[in-house]
Amino acid sequence: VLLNTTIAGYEFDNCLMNAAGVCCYDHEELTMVDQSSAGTFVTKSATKTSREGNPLPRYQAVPLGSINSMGLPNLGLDYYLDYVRQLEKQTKKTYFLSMTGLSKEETLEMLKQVELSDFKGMVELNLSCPNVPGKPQLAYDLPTTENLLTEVFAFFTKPLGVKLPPYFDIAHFDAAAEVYNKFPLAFVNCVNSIGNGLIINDETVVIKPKNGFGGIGGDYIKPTALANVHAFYQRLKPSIKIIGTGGVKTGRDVFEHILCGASMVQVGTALEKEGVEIFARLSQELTEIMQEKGYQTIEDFRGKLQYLA
Ligand SMILES: O=C(O)c1[nH]c(=O)[nH]c(=O)c1Cl
Repeated sequence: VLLNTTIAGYEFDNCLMNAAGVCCYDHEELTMVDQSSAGTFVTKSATKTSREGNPLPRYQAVPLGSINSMGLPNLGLDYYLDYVRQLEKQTKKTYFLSMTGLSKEETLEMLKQVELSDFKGMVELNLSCPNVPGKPQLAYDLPTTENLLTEVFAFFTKPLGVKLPPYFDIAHFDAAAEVYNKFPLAFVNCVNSIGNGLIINDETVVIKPKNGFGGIGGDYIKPTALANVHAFYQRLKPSIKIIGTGGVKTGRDVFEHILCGASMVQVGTALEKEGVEIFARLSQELTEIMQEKGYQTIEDFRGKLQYLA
């Protein structure tokens, strides 16, 4: 049984990796993922310059998942770009660089910098951060998203995918897929946290920013994540691969994301709780499921979700 996968012609020896925002803030965390069983890593979404992010407490784990309103704390694009370029000199692995500008100009400026660099990995353009006060999740505004992607692909030639928020309406799946199908995207990553949830302890919110409103991850969001993975798998041209993110904590969850069409599966909340050894456990559990079912590679069952007649 092999757990390798391919996106935009780039091979990964394992179809598991971290989700942006988790275990990817600095060299230390990125090295932990890089040296784990994960096939690669994605960096914390970078802005042009480093950011403190929102006031603490801004993350809270709970039995069924997590809530966060981090507010894009990161060490700035140069930090992550320099680190990944240095790693690329030592290995042939393909890494993901996540980024999001707080304006169209900032996004284009960062992508121009990446385009001019000798970075050899993939960009995950985050169109779905729910936690910057005053900044809506871009991918819920399809005309603006289409405009941005048009300007991006006017000059950007390296592999680039987008991190999407969950959509909840079939009409939105249709309209969003119509936009994304217009562009040479390497992938879409479904889903980011479900924005602006609220978790209460006794009579009080559990995080400080935004009166306790934050992105929800974990068990709460797996059905939504699987639906988004499958909806875009059904609608997007085959050249745009799907990365599945949301609610993964067992090999069975990984199996389901792949069954829905995912070519790569990211782990967020469960990675935050368990640490990087989760990648070995998930790989083992997925391997056992595949052996049981007689699947040799993930292509034997990717996207093969059965419907009821
Ligand atoms: O608050 C954050 O930093 C954050 N939190 C999320 O749950 N998703 C994101 O894309 C981002 Cl950028």
